Amino acid sequence: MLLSLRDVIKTYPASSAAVLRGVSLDLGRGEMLALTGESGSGKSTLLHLIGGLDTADEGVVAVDGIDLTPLDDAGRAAIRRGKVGVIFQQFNLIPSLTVAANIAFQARLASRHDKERDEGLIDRLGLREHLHKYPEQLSGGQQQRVAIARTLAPQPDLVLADEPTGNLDEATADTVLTVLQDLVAQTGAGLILVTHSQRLAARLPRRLHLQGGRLA
Ligand SMILES: Nc1ncnc2c1ncn2[C@@H]1O[C@H](COP(=O)(O)OP(=O)(O)OP(=O)(O)O)[C@@H](O)[C@H]1O
Repeated sequence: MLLSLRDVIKTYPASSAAVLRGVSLDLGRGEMLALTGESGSGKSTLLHLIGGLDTADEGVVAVDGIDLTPLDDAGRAAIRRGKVGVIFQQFNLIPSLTVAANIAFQARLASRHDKERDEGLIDRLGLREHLHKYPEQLSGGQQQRVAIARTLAPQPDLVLADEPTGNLDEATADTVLTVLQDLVAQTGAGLILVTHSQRLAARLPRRLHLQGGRLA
């Protein structure tokens, strides 16, 4: 199983109530899942645990059969670098690097850089004419396409997208999600898309809702 969560519990030190109160989930390769839930329901928290950016208090978070919970920061970072790619609402591009350098950045860090794969992503995402520009010279939709290329360049097994189209207008959001879905489908990776939009969630084959700290 690509991703396996078992009875995951997470409480933040500052708060008394648990945000996640026993979350279990299996996701296979090639599966695409939309995750919805009200603001504050814990969607980002769950993605952070899956991406190894934070740890669960109890339960199992296993990526490709490796439980992240007992690992230290370096161990979790090593797993994330190779297997898990994250796309954020805010794009998080590096302002001092060109589009081309942004796209190659994470793949180089993970020693998984492949020029041919970059070229394919650049063409598929319509970024060729922008390669030598800097992020601030691009529109929001263009910046998010760069962020998608950067995340997919190392060919992750699991792609986590946290409101990736939240800053885009409806038409641009639709286009960006279509390209993301096509590209993920081509690589056979798994996808978890967090979204507030029922319209976008409906486009994915599997949907789960986070409420009261549990998935339904
Ligand atoms: N680092 C933190 N320290 C303390 N509390 C936190 C932290 N991060 C999140 N929380 C709290 O945990 C709860 C869940 O937050 P989270 O960001 O996971 O929700 P969300 O469903 O992603 O919300 P949104 O849709 O608004 O992005 C919220 O009550 C939030 O205030």
